[in-house]
Amino acid sequence: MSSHETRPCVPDLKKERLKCDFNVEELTNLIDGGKEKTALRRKLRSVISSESAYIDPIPPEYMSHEDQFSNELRKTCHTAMLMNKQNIDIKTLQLSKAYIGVLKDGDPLWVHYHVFIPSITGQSDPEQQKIWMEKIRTWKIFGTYAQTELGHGTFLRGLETTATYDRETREFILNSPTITATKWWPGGLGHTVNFAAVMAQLYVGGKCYGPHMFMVQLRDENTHESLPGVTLGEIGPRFGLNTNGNGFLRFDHYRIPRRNMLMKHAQVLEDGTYVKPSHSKLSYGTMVRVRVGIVRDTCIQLQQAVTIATRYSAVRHQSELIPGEPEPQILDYQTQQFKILPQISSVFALFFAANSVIDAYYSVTAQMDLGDMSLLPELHALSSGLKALSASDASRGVEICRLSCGGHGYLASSNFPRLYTQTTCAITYEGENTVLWLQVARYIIKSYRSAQNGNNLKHSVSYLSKQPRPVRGDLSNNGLLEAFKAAVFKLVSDTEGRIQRVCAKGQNYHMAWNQCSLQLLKCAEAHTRFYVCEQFVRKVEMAKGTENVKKILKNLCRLYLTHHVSVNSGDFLKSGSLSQNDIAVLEEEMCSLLEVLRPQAVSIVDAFDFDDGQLNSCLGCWDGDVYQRLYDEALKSPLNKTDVPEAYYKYLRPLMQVGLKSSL
Ligand SMILES: CCCCCCCCCC/C=C\C/C=C/C(=O)SCCNC(=O)CCNC(=O)[C@H](O)C(C)(C)COP(=O)(O)OP(=O)(O)OC[C@H]1O[C@@H](n2cnc3c(N)ncnc32)[C@H](O)[C@@H]1OP(=O)(O)O
Ligand SMILES: Cc1cc2nc3c(=O)[nH]c(=O)nc-3n(C[C@H](O)[C@H](O)[C@H](O)COP(=O)(O)OP(=O)(O)OC[C@H]3O[C@@H](n4cnc5c(N)ncnc54)[C@H](O)[C@@H]3O)c2cc1C
Repeated sequence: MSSHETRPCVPDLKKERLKCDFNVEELTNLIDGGKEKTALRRKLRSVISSESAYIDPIPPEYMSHEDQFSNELRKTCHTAMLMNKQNIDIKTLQLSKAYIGVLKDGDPLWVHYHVFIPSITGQSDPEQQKIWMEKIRTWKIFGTYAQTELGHGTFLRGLETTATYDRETREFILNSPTITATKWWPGGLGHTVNFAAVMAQLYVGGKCYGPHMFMVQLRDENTHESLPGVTLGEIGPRFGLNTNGNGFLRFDHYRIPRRNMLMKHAQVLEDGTYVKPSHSKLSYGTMVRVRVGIVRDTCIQLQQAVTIATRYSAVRHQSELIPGEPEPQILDYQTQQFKILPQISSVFALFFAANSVIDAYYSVTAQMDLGDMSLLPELHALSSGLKALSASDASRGVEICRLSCGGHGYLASSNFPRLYTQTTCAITYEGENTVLWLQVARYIIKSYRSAQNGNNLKHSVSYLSKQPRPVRGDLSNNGLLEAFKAAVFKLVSDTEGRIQRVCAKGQNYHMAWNQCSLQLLKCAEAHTRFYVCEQFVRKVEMAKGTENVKKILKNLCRLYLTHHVSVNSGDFLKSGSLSQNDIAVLEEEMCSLLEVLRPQAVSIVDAFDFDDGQLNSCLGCWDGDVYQRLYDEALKSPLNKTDVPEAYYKYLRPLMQVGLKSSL
């Protein structure tokens, strides 16, 4: 039972928490990765929540663009100082959930910590790392990852910024030859960072060697002024994440030393000799790493959204379920359960998938460090697919949670707008989802063809080696996984067949690929969904702990499987892996799972263990005192400072005084 039960809350939530039939703390430990990690997270959280520096002077929504940025920069710099004082590694803080809620709408140093530093550690040689990491550690260098340009984000071979080697001076000359070559979007680039890892087309002796990374100083280390030959600025308000400091950058024949090219994988020697990397895509390594991290980040954002939606649904009463009886909690409506509970199951699916792709990342990169690149395509496909799936599932999930809260979900004080803009931008950054799905499809089709040519497939695509034959009527977890394999196999073989037919009609392969790309997207998503389902099933089978926690996990896993079979029932029927009757049985099971899980819903989200400051939502507070909080929050609006606003005297009163002249 939950130790939280004793804290005061409204009767509805008290009643929900008393229904809890599992150990909430045990589930919290599982999500944190162990008891010790829970303890560390809470310790970090207590350090954070006792800091008055993190209190916003007024709600940031009411601040100007400039003040919002300055307020968040203040907080992120305070964090660096605080962690230094407390002797805590800032990465430990940021990777635990403890830091959630401190920065409200973006962090001007997020890209520094999570993209720039990994670029330096992953792309530069030991000597370069030693020099730069020391300066990073002592706060002399703050950097960003400057890759995207006005003209190109996706197609990296199309980047226009050039880095031309000058053998005489042993320097690279960076240049932005066109308006579309302007770097555009990098986080913190606007006015925060003084360095950047810049992706530019490498030219040596008139030959282009493609995109490579360069360490470039942009601002003076003392005055912070942009250096001659460098033009910098901020790109203006965005859909969300308005305090990330996204910026633009132009170079005018700007010179940097030869050793500022990141040389772990490729090098340009003093005499201009180009030493190529052991794999042509190694310079894209940072993106692979960040995509892996996004799976975990989006999972945590979805945890926040479901916590808010579930608690609110337990407190909110509306309409009549049985005529004449008191209004029920909206969580009692099956339709409401169908909005929220599958999102809770998604949290766990993404959680297990994130763990497995993080493990895969470390084992493949360790192998790559020993010179074995054979698993890079698998890692690229896996990280691309999971980034795309997690970002779109979480973003859709947050929106469903918002809708489940009716009108109040539309208020900024629900925190849904920010959660939504945070998740939806993950669909775009680090590789736009459609583009990443097509990368996954490329890997699947290539693998399928290889199998057709008699080769054995390994890892995530091994099931494409030969036609899977699921046992009809076996609706166990393993039976459903077999059905999934058969359904994806059919999608892949049909799509590959269609590409061949289009080619046979005289179309070239690339055009045929484009004509089949809707189906290819479906293959990629189905393959990745199967991977997530398989991980969910296997991790739940292996889970240790008390029976009641295992029961919760099993039920959530089963809900996830039945829900995704139901959503994609057409694919299962077409492949013949499930019958209409099977689907009907599974959909009925899904409905009963909603009923089974409903009494535990509040306790499951309690196990995510966010405090009120982190959720930052009037609807999601622990005590459920929703209406008072909504009212108090509304009173903070600057418009409420006066009964009659200035705008009345300026606009409305003159209009009312004139009156309507005609009766048009
Ligand atoms: C409350 C507030 C809290 C704070 C929160 C703050 C949140 C802050 C959020 C800020 C966040 C974000 C930072 C974002 C950063 C960025 O977005 S950085 C920019 C990212 N850009 C991209 O991801 C670009 C996407 N494009 C690409 O990756 C590639 O160009 C693409 C894969 C599309 C194609 O590349 P090409 O060079 O054209 O390659 P292609 O010819 O198609 O393929 C050749 C071959 O190579 C394989 N390949 C491609 N990429 C990789 C790779 N990374 N690793 C391994 N292999 C790769 C490809 O599959 C082909 O293989 P094949 O065997 O020939 O089929
Ligand atoms: C909040 C945020 C933060 C960012 N931070 C950074 C950063 O720190 N550093 C950085 O360098 N960049 C950053 N970016 C840029 C980001 O990486 C790019 O916006 C992203 O990679 C998409 O590229 P694009 O904008 O060129 O979109 P486009 O590629 O122009 O996409 C537009 C449309 O075209 C479609 N499309 C494009 N190519 C294909 C194709 N081959 N097949 C089918 N459809 C296609 C896409 O699916 C999409 O629908 C950030 C972006 C955002 C929104």
